[in-house]
Amino acid sequence: MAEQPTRAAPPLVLASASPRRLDLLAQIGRRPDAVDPADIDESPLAGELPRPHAQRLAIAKAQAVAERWPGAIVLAADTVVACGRRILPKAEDEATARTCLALLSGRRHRVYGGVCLLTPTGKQLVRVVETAVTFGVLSHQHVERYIASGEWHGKAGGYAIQGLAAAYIHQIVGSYSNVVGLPLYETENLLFGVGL
Ligand SMILES: Cc1cn([C@H]2C[C@H](O)[C@@H](COP(=O)(O)OP(=O)(O)OP(=O)(O)O)O2)c(=O)[nH]c1=O
Repeated sequence: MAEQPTRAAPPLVLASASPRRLDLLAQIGRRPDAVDPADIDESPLAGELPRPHAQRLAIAKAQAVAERWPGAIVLAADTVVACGRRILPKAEDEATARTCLALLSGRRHRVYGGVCLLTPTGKQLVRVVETAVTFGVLSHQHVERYIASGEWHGKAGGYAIQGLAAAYIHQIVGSYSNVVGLPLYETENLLFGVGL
């Protein structure tokens, strides 16, 4: 019997500017063929809740990049830190980071990770993963030390669990990688599901 020609899998494009997402993919042995960040407006819509916000942005990032890569599989994600219904901002300055830390201190909050995979045939696969994170009460010294570290910069909710902030986190329930930026179990399932 004639051998079937093996068809090459479509290239995988990671639609992200986050070095964390690239590192997380590498951790599970996945190397995208290209990295092409999406440049979209990430502000929440009026009254938008955290979970639909994470889902909408993951889809929007994937769609924006897919337009530039016909024939590729595009992976995008979005991480949203939420205190109840309130979406915390990405901390770009000290004042914002301080506000976030004050809100998180001694409380449980949720991290929603939206993941979207778009295939060349137009299939859109989406997951939103939820992780509960509880901070201990932050002393004035801890807040000052953390602000001085600069680790909050560019992070949703003003902290990064993969760094110093781990010392202040009392409990996490759910996916750790989701908090860092990409839920690896769900991402692997999506990639495997489309034949990668
Ligand atoms: C809560 C938390 C967030 N983060 C980071 C992950 C994301 O980079 C960032 C959330 O912002 P995102 O908008 O999800 O991602 P991004 O703008 O950095 O990258 P892109 O949109 O191009 O993919 O916060 C951590 O690194 N550790 C944490 O513990």
